[in-house]
Amino acid sequence: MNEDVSETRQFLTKVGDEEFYVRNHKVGSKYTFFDLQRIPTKVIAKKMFIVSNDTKLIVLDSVKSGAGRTERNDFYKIVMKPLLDKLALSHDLIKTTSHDSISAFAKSLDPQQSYAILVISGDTTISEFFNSLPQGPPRGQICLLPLPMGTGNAWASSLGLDSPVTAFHNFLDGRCKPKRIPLYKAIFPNGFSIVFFIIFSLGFHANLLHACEEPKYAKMGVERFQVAAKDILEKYDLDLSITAAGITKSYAYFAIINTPNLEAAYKPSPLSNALEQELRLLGYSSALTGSDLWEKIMQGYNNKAKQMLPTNDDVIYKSMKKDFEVILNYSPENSPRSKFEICCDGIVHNLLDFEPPTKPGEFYNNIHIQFLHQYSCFTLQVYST
Ligand SMILES: Nc1ncnc2c1ncn2[C@@H]1O[C@H](COP(=O)(O)OP(=O)(O)OP(=O)(O)O)[C@@H](O)[C@H]1O
Repeated sequence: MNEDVSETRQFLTKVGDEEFYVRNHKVGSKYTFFDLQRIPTKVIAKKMFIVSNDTKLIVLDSVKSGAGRTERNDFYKIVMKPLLDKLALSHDLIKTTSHDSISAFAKSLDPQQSYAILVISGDTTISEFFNSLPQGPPRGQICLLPLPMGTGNAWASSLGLDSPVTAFHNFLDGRCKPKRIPLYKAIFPNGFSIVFFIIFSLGFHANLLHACEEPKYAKMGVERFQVAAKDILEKYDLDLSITAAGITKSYAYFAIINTPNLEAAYKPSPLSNALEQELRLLGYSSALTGSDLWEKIMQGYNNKAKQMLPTNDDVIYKSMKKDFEVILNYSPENSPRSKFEICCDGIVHNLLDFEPPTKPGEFYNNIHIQFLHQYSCFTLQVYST
């Protein structure tokens, strides 16, 4: 399958007597180059900023996100640094050097300090950041701006940020306001917990993400999702009896979603709003045939914003606004390990790894989903228009 190739030129901002445009080239969701263009103008622009003097400005570049950084697609060096310097906006640049860099950075933040953090990354980086923040009574504030340079970029696209240029443009033109970030926690039987902000899933979606990590699929291009999906529909046990928020059903696809989009063009939960503390259960019944299930899943590419999904016995689409339990009505004795696979914001886990020490035949089947009204020693916000 060929990936879309596109080249665009976007207005970035006006500073002083110059207008700035960014030309970029993309293959699929990955940027191959940026080029900053300056055009002299007679109208002198004034700038208004939303970063106050007592807020520390940081650019965090997760350099392995998306296609990874090269000389030609280094968004910070090519686009951000010249503008931040011209505006005399002093800032620190943090570039990741290892898989632990994001976590170490989050842990190093001073709870007394307020930060504006411009994050060049995809979703996993932001998930790692949230999950590593220091805990305690809230004091400082963190306001994030996601500059989408990852693969999926579910969060940024759900916030209306279709490119890093759009996000930086909104920021430079003072068009953003800090808004509270809705966060949720999945608490497992052994007490281990994961904070999530996009999706928690079991069944087909979790199986697909897990399968795509296998070497035989990982080495394929974007077609790996199609090939792996076909294998899962044909070979996996997709009959998961789950009780969630009081409803018991047998699901092939079970997802609890906070954002409308999971990719820029894929909107499986059109009624979700990334800025509202509300989860939606999107479930497709195991009674559907493989082709009907696939059609429902692919419908996410055609859904329109704020559209209600048609529901019936085979399609559940339900809003949830308070804590609830997810209970698996099957046990490891009579079910394959794949029925316990869980995806939290694109990262795959297995419920069987989160069991407390058990006696033979004993199984804890309960996951508590908590709405977080306060999390970490920071007030967490996102710059949004
Ligand atoms: N220098 C590095 N060395 C090793 N790992 C890195 C480095 N920099 C970043 N990473 C890791 O790479 C991953 C990048 O994930 P990120 O979500 O930002 O991009 P993505 O996976 O392409 O996008 P998405 O999650 O939106 O599909 C994170 O796990 C991050 O910790």
